[in-house]
Amino acid sequence: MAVYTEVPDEALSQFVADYEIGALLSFKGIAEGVENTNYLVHAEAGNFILTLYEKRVNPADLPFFLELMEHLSGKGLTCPLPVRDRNGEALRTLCGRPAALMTFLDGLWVRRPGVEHCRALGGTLAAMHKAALDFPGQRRNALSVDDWRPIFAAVADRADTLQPGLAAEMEGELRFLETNWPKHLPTGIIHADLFPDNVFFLDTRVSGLIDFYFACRDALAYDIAVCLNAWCFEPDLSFNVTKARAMLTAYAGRRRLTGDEYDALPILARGAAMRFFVTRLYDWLNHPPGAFVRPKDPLEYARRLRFHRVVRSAAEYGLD
Ligand SMILES: Nc1ncnc2c1ncn2[C@@H]1O[C@H](COP(=O)(O)OP(=O)(O)O)[C@@H](O)[C@H]1O
Ligand SMILES: N[C@@H](CCOP(=O)(O)O)C(=O)O
Repeated sequence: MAVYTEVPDEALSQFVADYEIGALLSFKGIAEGVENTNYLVHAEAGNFILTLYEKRVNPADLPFFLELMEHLSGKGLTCPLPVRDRNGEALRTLCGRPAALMTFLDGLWVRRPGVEHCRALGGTLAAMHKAALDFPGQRRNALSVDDWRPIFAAVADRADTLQPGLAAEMEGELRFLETNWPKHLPTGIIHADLFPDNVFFLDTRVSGLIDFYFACRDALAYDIAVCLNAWCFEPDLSFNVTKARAMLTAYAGRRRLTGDEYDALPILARGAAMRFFVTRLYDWLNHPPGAFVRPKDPLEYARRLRFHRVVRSAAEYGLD
């Protein structure tokens, strides 16, 4: 579970007293999530999420993330809205960690997304891209093509313990991606981690997006590629073109893809698979025994990558 920092009752009561949300009624740690500590806070004014940012988040990036959520929320996109304390501060410190209180979103994430979920996601992704067009914040993607190799290099000598030949295969793959990565696609603010666990639904309607802590400025179509990987493969890792078609068509209905974006989708999808492969591989091989967060399987992303490697055009993803 993802409660890395235990907050004592007294510290939490004092923290909550600085907000205009009434008295603290109860709170509990949230088991889901990987990166940060999250508590569900029940106060007189309702439910809130308290996040303590752990080691992987650069504190210097936090104003970007919080301002982005405020911006998107102001544009009508449902995402957590940072709550300001009586001094107007959204970003504070609790138990020695940067911390922020957020509005609570209704809805549940879907373990087995269907075609209609993928369609709804595609439309919402395009809406998010458009809503962020005039967001002025800057943050480079710290997990883009040039960042994958150092992460891989740190564990490459043990990669073959997962699968013989994996290190050489991914070394060649990195070389291909580094040489051929598209550089002039339309850019904007991307979520960069829009997996099913970061999208809440009420029935098949998206009720909110969470976890903007990888958001950055990068190619908009790369965000689509992340979603193709995360939403359009079945548990047996076969590709579901019906889900992909629904997602891509809904996206393109709200934000038209350029010809270059269309042509680049296969390599972007291959790169997006590499991005999650390398971070998962690193976590898998550096997982402290007994740690409570279970590492995610890197080989799932090696298999997705192999699928994209033989895709010749976006038409194979169901796009006309
Ligand atoms: N604003 C919110 N409203 C409702 N639940 C939330 C909210 N933010 C986080 N959660 C809950 O906390 C869990 C973990 O949040 P997440 O941001 O994904 O953590 P991490 O960054 O550690 O991966 C989510 O799956 C969800 O259950
Ligand atoms: N989505 C990433 C891991 C990041 O986890 P999250 O809970 O912050 O979305 C992966 O699947 O590797």
